[in-house]
Order: sequence, then C-alpha cells, then structure tokens
Amino acid sequence: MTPAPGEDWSAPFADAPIHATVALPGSKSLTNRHLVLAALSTTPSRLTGVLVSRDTDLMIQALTALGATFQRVDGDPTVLDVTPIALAATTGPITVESGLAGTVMRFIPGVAAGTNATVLVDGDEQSYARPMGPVIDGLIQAGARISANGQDPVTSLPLTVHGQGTVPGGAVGIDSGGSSQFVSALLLVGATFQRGLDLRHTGEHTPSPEHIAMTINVLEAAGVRIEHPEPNRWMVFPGPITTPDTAVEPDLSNAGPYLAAALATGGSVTVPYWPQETTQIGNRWREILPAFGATVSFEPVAGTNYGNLTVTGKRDDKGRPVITGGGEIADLAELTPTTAALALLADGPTQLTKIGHLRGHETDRLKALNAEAAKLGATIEEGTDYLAFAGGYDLTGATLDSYADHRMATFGAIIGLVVKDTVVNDIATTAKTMPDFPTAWTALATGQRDIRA
Ligand SMILES: O=C(O)C1=C[C@@H](OP(=O)(O)O)[C@@H](O)[C@H](O)C1
Ligand SMILES: C=C(OP(=O)(O)O)C(=O)O
Repeated sequence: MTPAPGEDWSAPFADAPIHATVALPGSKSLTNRHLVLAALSTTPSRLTGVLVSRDTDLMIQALTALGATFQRVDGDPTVLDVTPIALAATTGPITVESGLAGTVMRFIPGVAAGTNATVLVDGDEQSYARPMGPVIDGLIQAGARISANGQDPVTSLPLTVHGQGTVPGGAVGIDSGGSSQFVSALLLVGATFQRGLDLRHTGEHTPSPEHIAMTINVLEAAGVRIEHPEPNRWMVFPGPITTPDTAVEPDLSNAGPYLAAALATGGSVTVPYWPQETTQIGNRWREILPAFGATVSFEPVAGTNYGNLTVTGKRDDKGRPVITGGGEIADLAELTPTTAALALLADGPTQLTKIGHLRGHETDRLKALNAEAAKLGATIEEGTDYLAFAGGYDLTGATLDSYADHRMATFGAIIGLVVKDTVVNDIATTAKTMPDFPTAWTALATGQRDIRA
C-alpha cells in the first residue's frame, strides 16, 4: 500500500538478485514541454504517453487556468486532446500553483505574460527557496511586467505577472548558471514575442545542456525557427507554433533507480521503449552505469526509434554483487541522487562534480546527500559544487529524510534494497514525477518480473 504523505516507509529489502522488465511512464521534462507548446500552438494536437504525476498535473492545471483545454481520450489520462489558449482572450485574476515543480514555476510566467490576465504564480513554501531571478529578469527585459510583493528585483515565488496581451521581445541577457530552465523557459515562449527573442547566457557554466537541447528539439518539431549561432546564444524567430501529434518518450531519468537496482543486487533490469535517439539526460545511464561495473546492452526494435535497454550488474565468484567506484563524473544534474546511492554502495571512489546548482533543486541536494550518507554511517566530502565518496563503506540501516524531494526518496529506496532496516520518510513525495513508485518498487524488490512503473 502507498503510505500517506509524510509517513515512514520500510524500504523493501531484496533477498535475491532482481531480474525484471520495467515499463516506464512518460518523461516529466518532455511532457511539460509538450503541454506548454500544445497550449501555445495555433492548431489542436493529441499527446500520447503523457506522464501522470504531480508536476504534470500542476502544468495541466496551470495551462487550463490560462485558457487551454485538455480532453482525455477514452478516459485515459495519458492521452490528451489539447485545444490551445487564445492568449489575448485570457483575462481576469488567475492563480497558478506550481507546487515544487521547476518546470511549472519557470515555464508558466512567460505564457502568462502574453495573456491579458493578472496571474499570481505561487507554489509550496519550499519552492520559495528555488531561484527565479534570471528567468523573471529575462522576461522583463523582453517587455513583460512582473512584480512580487516588496521584491526588487524579483528573485522568488510568489510573484504576479501583469499580462499585456503581447510581449515585445528582442535582445535578452541572463546568467543561467543556476538552472538550464531559465534558458528553456524563455526559448519556449520566444516565438510568441512580437520580435522573437535573441537570448544570451552571460555567465560561465550552463547546467543540464541536455535539457536545453531538448527544448530546441521540441520547438523545432513544432515548426519554430530557432538558431544557435554561437555558444551561449539562441535566436527564436517570431511565428506560429504548430505542435504536431506527439508520443512522449519514457522517462529515462526515472529509469535510473530501477537500473541501479540491477547493480545493487547483481541482477538485470530491462527497460523497453528506450529511444535510440533522444535529448534526455537519462540516456547517460548507458555510460554512467558501466563506470560502476555494469554491462549495458541495447537491442533495437527494427523500424522504430525504440529498443530494449538491459543493465546487468556485476557479481564476484561467490555470486555477490560488486559495484566498482565510478571515478569522476561531471554534470549529472538530476541523475545525481541515484548515482550517489551507487557511489555509497561501491567498493571504490567516486567524485560527482559540477553539481553546485543542485543546491537550488527541490532541496539543497549536496547537503541532503551528505546528511543522509552520515545517517547510514558513511563520511563523504561535500564541496561547494561536488561530492566525493571514498567507497568501501559499511552501511547500516537508518531512517532517511526525503526533504520533499522525489529523488532523495528514491535514493533511500535504492539503499534499502541492500541495507536492511532502511526506512524512508515521505516516500509519497515520489508522486512529483512518478504515478505510484512504492507499489512498483515493492513489486520489483519482491521478485515480480513484469513491472509497470
Ligand atoms: O527543463 C527541465 O525539464 C529540467 C531541467 C534540469 O534543471 P536544472 O538545469 O536546474 O538542473 C533538470 O535538473 C530538471 O529536473 C528538469
Ligand atoms: C530538479 C528536478 O526537478 P524540477 O523540474 O522541479 O527542477 C528533478 O526532477 O530532479
């Protein structure tokens, strides 16, 4: 049974190697991009494989409040017929709840700016700590009006967008070092601006470049002309968005905990419908997991963009699982908590670098991972923008906090597979991006071979 929010959950212990096929629901990042573009399109469209989760529900509610309609086909919440927003016809005071969803809090203000409504964008209290400054500054540079009680400049939720029916657009410069979502948010709406958008990132490092590539990819598929003439500069030309009917790829980031289960137990996990070509950062599991000793194989399905990805864990001559240290791995962004679980179970060192911006994710993930590792009996090194694991730890069960962070919750679940008496507080927070993680995970841990995550 799925525990209620805030409850403790005894993470299931796997007493045998896991061998399973795990079918994953749609990608959060792709679902929320396709929802936005379908709502901004000049033509109706159908989305299939839509993720059903808190973050995607919040996006649907936000876009519905702004004037789009989402009709389930045959009552199926993963298949939606979308009628776009007539932006200038949207009026009235509107409140949008973004929960703790970065995609909602960063993507929605730009949509709201093109309406004629006053739109309050709020979120969970914890969301007030997530950085918003550069995306709001970028929209203001493009001519939008946005305010927040007493904040000058506007740097966090809650905030109010004073829609003027149109956004002039033009040249915009922001530092997107805190999140790739600042760039993505502006690119997604750039074609709706009168003069389009000429966006420059003025800082040094842009995190999660895969997510920016994903944004460009979905925009191009929706007929938007976008150019990337030099590093850190993107030009979006004004014009209609024509979102095609789209099938959402499975969530490769959320494949991570299931694939990690193969390594942790010395078993094997297959994920069907793994895209051969994709912009998802989760495709990096194919190189990350071998660094920890796994074997990864891919069997393409002829005539499709899909295949079966199988990860097999390593075992020693007594059949016990072996996880080798991963070495240095950079820029893992949202893959960090799962990889950190493997680094704690590994017998050698791992360094996860260029992850400083994760301090502005659902929680400060560097601090949280350090604190939870300590509860398990492991000392790790927390730098400003890295975590270093010595490996070879002797872990003992503990009650781990989730910090309202779905990926901290799944971190605890991975550890619990092999460390007895691991308890995860608030496993229900996985609903942020997964329909029912506790049920699927328990089925996996207890030997079921056909899992629908
Ligand atoms: O645009 C997106 O869908 C996302 C971008 C990334 O954000 P950051 O660049 O802040 O890491 C990623 O970590 C997040 O989970 C989803
Ligand atoms: C950082 C994440 O989410 P968000 O989209 O809320 O930024 C994440 O899913 O790991």
